[in-house]
Amino acid sequence: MLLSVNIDEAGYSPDSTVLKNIHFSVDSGELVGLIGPNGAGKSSTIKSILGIMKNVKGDCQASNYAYIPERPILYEKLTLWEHIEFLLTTLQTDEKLYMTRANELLKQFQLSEFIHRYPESFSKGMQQKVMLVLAFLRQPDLYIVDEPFMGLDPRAVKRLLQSLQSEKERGAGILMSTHILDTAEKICDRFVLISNGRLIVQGTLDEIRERSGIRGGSLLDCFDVLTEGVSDVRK
Ligand SMILES: Nc1ncnc2c1ncn2[C@@H]1O[C@H](COP(=O)(O)OP(=O)(O)OP(=O)(O)O)[C@@H](O)[C@H]1O
Repeated sequence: MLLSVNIDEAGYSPDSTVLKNIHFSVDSGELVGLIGPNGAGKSSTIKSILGIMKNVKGDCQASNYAYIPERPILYEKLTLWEHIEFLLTTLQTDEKLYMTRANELLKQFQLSEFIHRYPESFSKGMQQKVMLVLAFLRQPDLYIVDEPFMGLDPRAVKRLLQSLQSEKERGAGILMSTHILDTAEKICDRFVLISNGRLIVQGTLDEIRERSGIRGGSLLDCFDVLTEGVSDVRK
């Protein structure tokens, strides 16, 4: 198991709960979609996994991971290529192979011509692509990806989906939060549905359809049925 999430309760302060009883795992070679409407608790779940949520009752175990945040985080004073060189200094890897892979990824994500520029001056989509390139270069056991589709053009989305697929085939596990349900439905092996800070259901699309009683329904249809009347954990 690459990720084991056991959150009994979590909140931004000791007296406010935003998550309750969130328990799930991610195995090698699987892409798990963390799904839920705005404010459901997806980012809070990810923060709990990353250890940056202060008030967590429970325990999350993650193997060597790359985190791709919703908003790109880049170094102001480094060019794109310097980001790549800097990452290399933190890894024990074959430099030649690494540089070859870096150039391939930069080409795939249409960034080759910008390597000597500062990502700070890039568009949001380009910055997001830099984050993806840096994560895929590392080839970690686990990817934790927060809302990756925002701001990406269709070609970049396609490249992202291809890269996720090949990383899965390599044996990586992926936890991906999104509310782009039609894409999630196509690519995720399993889903964890969160609403109002609670885990509503988890399983494959077929299992979720069965639980919601909508045969052949879309993830959105199932989600609507399953989240109806769920009380809020916040107090
Ligand atoms: N920094 C914070 N301080 C206090 N409360 C927060 C903070 N960030 C989020 N919350 C609250 O935690 C709850 C869950 O929010 P969270 O950001 O985890 O939702 P989300 O599912 O990621 O939503 P979205 O899809 O809009 O990104 C919300 O009630 C939100 O108001």
